[in-house]
Amino acid sequence: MATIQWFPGHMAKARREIQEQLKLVDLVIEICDARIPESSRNPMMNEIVQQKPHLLVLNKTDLADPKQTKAWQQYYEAQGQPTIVTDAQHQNPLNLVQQKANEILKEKLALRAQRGIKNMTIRAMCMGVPNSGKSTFLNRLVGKNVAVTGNRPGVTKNQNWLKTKQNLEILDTPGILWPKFDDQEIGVKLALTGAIKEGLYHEDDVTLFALDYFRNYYPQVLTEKLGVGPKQLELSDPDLLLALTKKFGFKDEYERMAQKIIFDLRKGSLGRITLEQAPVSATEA
Ligand SMILES: Nc1nc2c(ncn2[C@@H]2O[C@H](COP(=O)(O)OP(=O)(O)OP(=O)(O)O)[C@@H](O)[C@H]2O)c(=O)[nH]1
Repeated sequence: MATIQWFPGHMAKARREIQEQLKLVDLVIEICDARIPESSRNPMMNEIVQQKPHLLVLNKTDLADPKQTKAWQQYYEAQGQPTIVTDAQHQNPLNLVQQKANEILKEKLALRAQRGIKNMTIRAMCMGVPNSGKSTFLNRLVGKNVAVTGNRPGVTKNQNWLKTKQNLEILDTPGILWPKFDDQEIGVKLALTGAIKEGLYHEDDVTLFALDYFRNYYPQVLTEKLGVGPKQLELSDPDLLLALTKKFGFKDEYERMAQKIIFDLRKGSLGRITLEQAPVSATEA
């Protein structure tokens, strides 16, 4: 996981580098975390990508709520943003990407064919915020582990094309973009999913957010996974954390209980949870 600190100079440099890379590709593949689709997208994505065809990937769907993943996909598609869903840890998304890329680039490919150009190779680059799964996704597409360095500030790179088994070639350096860290709640969600380095956030604050979120959207996590009884459900979030601390044998060391909840949430043992709900219009569709 990246440990970059994003300063204005770094952001400007990343943006410049990505804009250079964009000139080389037909398609941008933006990877985000399906558990926090909005919070794991760069705020200036559309501005950075501009007119370049753009495929959005909701990754890590094995950890996300399937209903929400579907609703988010519908929401983005309805906005005209081609979107696929995948779990690059366990699946190879190559066919899905190729199919969608062919659709997105239909006119460009038809034009090439008209001009008698035989080469139908689509050149693409991956980009996304840290921890969204860019390296995992890229390695899956190319079917091997390539050393991915990313365009971290200060790292010089040569452009190399990685071949896939389809008509798709991928730039070997994914673009790393900064997340929307100016909003506190976004920071909390990024921390809960493991996108922020330990020590840079307060585990208890992050856990209190999670308890409140479970209460509102996934009460079964409290009742079934954490064994919270009806009386304890009436407690305030801090008191609930203390009650759970005792229940799990951590005495009054609530930090340990907080760490356990964060750890269990990240590895999926509290169930498949999406930490931001798709807009209602998408869920009703
Ligand atoms: N469960 C699950 N884990 C995933 C998936 N994709 C990636 N991961 C895990 O998420 C973490 C981050 O994945 P990376 O591929 O390193 O992400 P990245 O975007 O390249 O990260 P940076 O190098 O920080 O920019 C790793 O621990 C991966 O194993 C997925 O689809 N499902």
